[in-house]
Order: sequence, then structure tokens, then C-alpha cells
Amino acid sequence: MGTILIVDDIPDNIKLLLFELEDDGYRVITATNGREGVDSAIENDPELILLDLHMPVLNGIEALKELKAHSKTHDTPVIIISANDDIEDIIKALDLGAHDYVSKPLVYPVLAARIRSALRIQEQKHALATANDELIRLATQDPLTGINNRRSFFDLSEREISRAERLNLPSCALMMDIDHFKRLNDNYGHNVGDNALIHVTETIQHCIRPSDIFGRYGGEEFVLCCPDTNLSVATSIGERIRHSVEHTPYQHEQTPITITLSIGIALWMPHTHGFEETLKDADTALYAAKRKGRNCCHTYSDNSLSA
Ligand SMILES: Nc1nc2c(ncn2[C@@H]2O[C@H](COP(=O)(O)OP(=O)(O)OP(=O)(O)O)[C@@H](O)[C@H]2O)c(=O)[nH]1
Repeated sequence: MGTILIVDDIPDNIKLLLFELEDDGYRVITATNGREGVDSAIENDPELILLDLHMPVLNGIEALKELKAHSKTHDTPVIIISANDDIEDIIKALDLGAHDYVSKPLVYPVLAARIRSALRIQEQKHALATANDELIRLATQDPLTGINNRRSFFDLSEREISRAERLNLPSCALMMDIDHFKRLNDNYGHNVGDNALIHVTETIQHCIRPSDIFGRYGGEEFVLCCPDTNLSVATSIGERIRHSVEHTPYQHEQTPITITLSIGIALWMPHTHGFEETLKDADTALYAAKRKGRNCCHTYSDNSLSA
């Protein structure tokens, strides 16, 4: 059972309700004017608020406005307790976001049913929000490594590139592919391969800035978008990643397994072409790095951009 905050300036009203609600198993906290009520709601985070309309210091409508404007309480259901002739105020309160209202004299079983209904709806809202978060996570995260999947990488990097275009800033793409990963799978099994992918992900994460967009592009291929970054900085980022992966072996039981990366780097300049083109350039550079013998970085050179 949750906590209910009663805000009412008449002690006898509070006493009556408190007795009934506690009897139903709720924890009850109380306040005797709107000001106290808002402060108590922010401090105690109740599941529901019973708010009287006519009160000194801050009346019910003013208190409701404050509750709906505060990040800690804007989602807390509020049931207004009103007199029968409060029609205008009841309409105002519902328009301001009150969940429901009950008229005095209170009929407790009706109020109790409305409280249960409000709490049920609140619970469903939370469950929906959690399910929504989970859907977003599934749609954007690579399930093995937890980093951006390809689609999320594209979405986030497109957003950054639009910003870079507006601010006239260069950006870079790095394509990174584990060398001879098939051998690792063949020698140690697919599960060890999976754990090695997680290990490489974590090693790369230690080398990048929070503003960089990191994603898993495919099986053993990773991609990085570095906004506001020129080619010489991107080359040092690439070299830092390459060096770190090579010198942070994956520990399989007693055996350290050295993993290396080949990295292709390409520059994107504002007002030239889309970032997808730069990703293709980085991919071309990656294959040049593979041809050069692997475990190295190669920079795509297009004189019109890098000159
Ligand atoms: N364990 C594991 N292996 C994967 C995953 N995705 C792709 N792979 C494997 O990665 C390997 C990639 O092999 P190749 O494309 O031949 O490349 P490579 O062996 O890394 O060789 P080079 O890229 O040329 O250095 C294949 O054996 C895939 O099965 C995954 O999620 N987990």
C-alpha cells in the first residue's frame, strides 16, 4: 500500500480520513495548508494527494499549479476535495491536471474506490513507461555489447552531423575491424568470441570521449563518429584505440588472447557530402589497412577534403 498525503485545513476532516485510510492499509501524511502540502509532496513523494480547495496561505488551485509544475510531483495523481458549489474551480482543477474530484460530504467507500482507481491507472502508466524504455533499448542497443546498434549509430551521427554542418565544423568517421576474428572463433569457440567482442567494446570505450558516437556496425566491425574533430586528431584517436586493444589482451581462463584491430579513418567536411559517404571512405581505408598487413590505421585520402 502506498503513501497518501491529505492536505486540508480542518483537523477534524483530516482525522476522519486518516483513520479510514490507515484502516485500509495506507500510510498517511498530512498538511494543513497548500504551502505545507506542496512542500511535503516534494519531500515525501507520496503515491497520491487528496487536496482540499479552500485553504489559507495557498489554496487548492494554487497548490495544484505548483505540484504540476514541479518535476518531482507533476505526475503524482491529485484528487480534489471540493464543496458542491465549487463547479468553476473543479473544472479549473481538472484542466490543470487533477486526476479526479470528490464532493463533500465525503462518502468514504466512494473516495476509497476513486483512490484505488487512480493508483491502478498510475501503476499502468509506470508499466507502460517501463515497457516503452525497454522497447527503445531493444531498438537502439546491440544486444551483445550494449552499445548503439547500426540503426541507432546512424540516427545519432546524422543528428551530430547536422549540428556540425550548422556550426561549420569538421567531423571524422573511424571503421574498426577485429583482425582474424574467425580464427579466434575457430580456436576457442563462439562463446569466447562473444566475450572477446564485449572485451574489445569496453577497451574502445575507455579511449573515446562522451561526445563520440560509438556503435557496432556488424559482426566484428565497430564504428565511431567523432564530431568536431579534424583528421589529425582522429588519427591520434585511432592510434590510441589500436594500441590499447593490442595491449589489453582478452583473458580466457589462464590464457591471454591478444586481439588487434585494423582501422580506417575518413574526414567529413561541412557542405560537401553526407556522412554516409564518409563512412564508405572509412570502409575503403579500413580495407587498405587490412591490405597493409592489419593492426594498423589507414587514413582515406581525398585531396579535395584533406588538402
Ligand atoms: N563470436 C562471434 N563471432 C562473430 C559475431 N559476428 C560475426 N562473427 C564472426 O566473425 C568472423 C569474421 O570473419 P571474417 O569476415 O572472415 O574476418 P576475419 O577472420 O576477422 O579476418 P579479417 O577481417 O580479414 O582480418 C566470422 O567467423 C563470423 O562468424 C558474433 O556476434 N560473435
